[in-house]
Amino acid sequence: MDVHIFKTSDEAAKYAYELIEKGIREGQIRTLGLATGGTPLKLYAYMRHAGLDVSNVTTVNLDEYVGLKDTDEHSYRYYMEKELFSHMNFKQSYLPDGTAEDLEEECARYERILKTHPVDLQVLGIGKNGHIGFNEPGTSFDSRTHIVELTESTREANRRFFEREEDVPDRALSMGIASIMDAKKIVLLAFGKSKAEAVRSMIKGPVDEACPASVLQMHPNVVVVADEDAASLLEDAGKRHD
Ligand SMILES: N[C@@H]1[C@@H](O)[C@H](O)[C@@H](COP(=O)(O)O)O[C@@H]1O
Repeated sequence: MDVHIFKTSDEAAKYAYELIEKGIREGQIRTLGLATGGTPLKLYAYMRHAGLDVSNVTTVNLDEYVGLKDTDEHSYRYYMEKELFSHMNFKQSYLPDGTAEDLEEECARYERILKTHPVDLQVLGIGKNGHIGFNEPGTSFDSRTHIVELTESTREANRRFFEREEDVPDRALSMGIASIMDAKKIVLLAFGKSKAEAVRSMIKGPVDEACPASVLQMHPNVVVVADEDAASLLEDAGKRHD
């Protein structure tokens, strides 16, 4: 893994933005994989202010809550429209549909979309427990898009986006670990002290389903972009940009 460490999350997000901008400008990124959560917000701010022409670029998102409509401000579709899609001219943008009547069929449909649009670059965040997408610890490394029962720790971590605890959905649809590993390149962003342990396990720990992100050690083209806090347990690993 190619690890880059920056003093601030803002500098880190700018670095990730520059990688993506170059890939789009040079035509290497035809399908861009996107993530949600707090971490990519600065990256998306850089992207929407840059006036990039993305009319040839398709996007696919990692995951979506079950049961929330597009118009629900807590849905990932709503988040993506607000942060990115309404500001940019992407060719088309896909997310799993968490309101589909047949969720199993929706997962199969999403896998067909991923087959038609192989991901050139996937943006990832990381959960405190090492999850990627919504693939919780214990998820098979062979998993494809599937229905996920969210753990209490993930529901708690996402609680801040909802008014009441009982409003946090308990299920989601998520690209599986094998689906994520199909991406040609992966850029994982990690900011803040609360991610330091997960980042350490991802990079230094054993490749084990107990830490879903550790699978990335097996991927040939991963760039980890972290701030100093998230990288604080890495000791000498990584290139520092001071
Ligand atoms: N499904 C998302 C992930 O895609 C995200 O990477 C992670 C970290 O979120 P945050 O960036 O807000 O810390 O949590 C959520 O559960």
